[in-house]
Amino acid sequence: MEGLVSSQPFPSSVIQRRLSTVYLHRLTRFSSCAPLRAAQQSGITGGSEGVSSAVEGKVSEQEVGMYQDEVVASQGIRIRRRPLTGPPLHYVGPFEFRLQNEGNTPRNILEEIVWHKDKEVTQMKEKRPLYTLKKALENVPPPRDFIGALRSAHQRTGLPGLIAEVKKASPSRGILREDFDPVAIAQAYEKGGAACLSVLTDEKYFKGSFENLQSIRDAGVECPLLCKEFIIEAWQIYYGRSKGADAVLLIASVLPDLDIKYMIKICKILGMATLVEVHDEREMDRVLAIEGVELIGINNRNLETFEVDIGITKRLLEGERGELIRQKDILVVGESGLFTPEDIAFVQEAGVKAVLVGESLVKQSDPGKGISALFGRDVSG
Ligand SMILES: O=C(O)c1ccccc1NCC(=O)[C@H](O)[C@H](O)COP(=O)(O)O
Repeated sequence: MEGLVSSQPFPSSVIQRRLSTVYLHRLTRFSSCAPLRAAQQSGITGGSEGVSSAVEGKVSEQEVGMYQDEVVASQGIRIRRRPLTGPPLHYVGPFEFRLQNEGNTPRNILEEIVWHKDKEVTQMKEKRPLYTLKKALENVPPPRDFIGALRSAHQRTGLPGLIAEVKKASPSRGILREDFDPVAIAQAYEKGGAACLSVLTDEKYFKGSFENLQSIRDAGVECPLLCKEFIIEAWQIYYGRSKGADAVLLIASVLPDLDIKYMIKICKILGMATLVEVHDEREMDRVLAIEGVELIGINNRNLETFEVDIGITKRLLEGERGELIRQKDILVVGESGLFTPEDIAFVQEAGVKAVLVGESLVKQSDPGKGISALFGRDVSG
């Protein structure tokens, strides 16, 4: 039972054994850190170009001495990767009950999604081990230039380059569109002047799929595609690429710095772009300190509470942060809650050169025409 402690005193030899076990446990937990685990699984360990050697060189001594959870906490990450404890079992006659407690109950929707993703990815990996994905990549057309497409759309129109989202549903809004044809929506977005597309692949919470991603690519849509997924393991990046993704989303409130660094390296090896998403100053500062970040998304939606405030984009681009972003030539994407030409003008004034828009476009009877309404003019051609 929870909170029950034995009052039995331990002889010193037993205490010694228990301490060793704790120490081993610490090491095991640290080595279960996603980059190291995935590097082992993907076989890209060693060699001067190897990812693990790049990662190893960057792990600070301070981090090595910490629990993975401590590293995560030191970076202000509140989302736990998986439940802390298995729920305690209680039996009443033949029935088995599991009691909920703080450790095994998600604190918010983002944490619930991440816990579900952890189980889902474990099952998916069993069916498609990394070596089969790598083999499949040999037959996938090379990735398209996601960031280049956004920059050239911005130069061509003088407006932020558009990443239009193929989004059927969301936890905050429910079903956005009943007659959902992902390929027709993607084609309408492309015709309407979208520079890139974002395709939600999560099934349980967004009613998306990797099949949607692949069908859009196979239908001949030329816009580069963002795999809009909750990435927690490198395996998902390879899987997204095998389905035609040109870019992936990395969420700073979910991933520790070390995972972000490692995943950026994987993406570079695969020729893919990474959209690293932040929502507050602390996340922005963490991400600005990571080498190789070229594209940052500021999500105006708090993924823990669903609150949307487009003022977040302005706040995070003010002062020294905005200056550093310009110096580093990082392209910033304003994400979520954008509905009108005034909203677009507001985030452009704040400093974004691209926007990511879902709801306000996907709900239009012609999502392509919705783009002209959103920007206040025709941005196609
Ligand atoms: O949209 C949600 O309800 C949501 C909930 C939990 C995690 C992520 C969520 N959305 C992902 C996104 O940020 C948006 O799909 C994207 O930025 C487009 O937003 P919008 O234009 O407001 O549909």
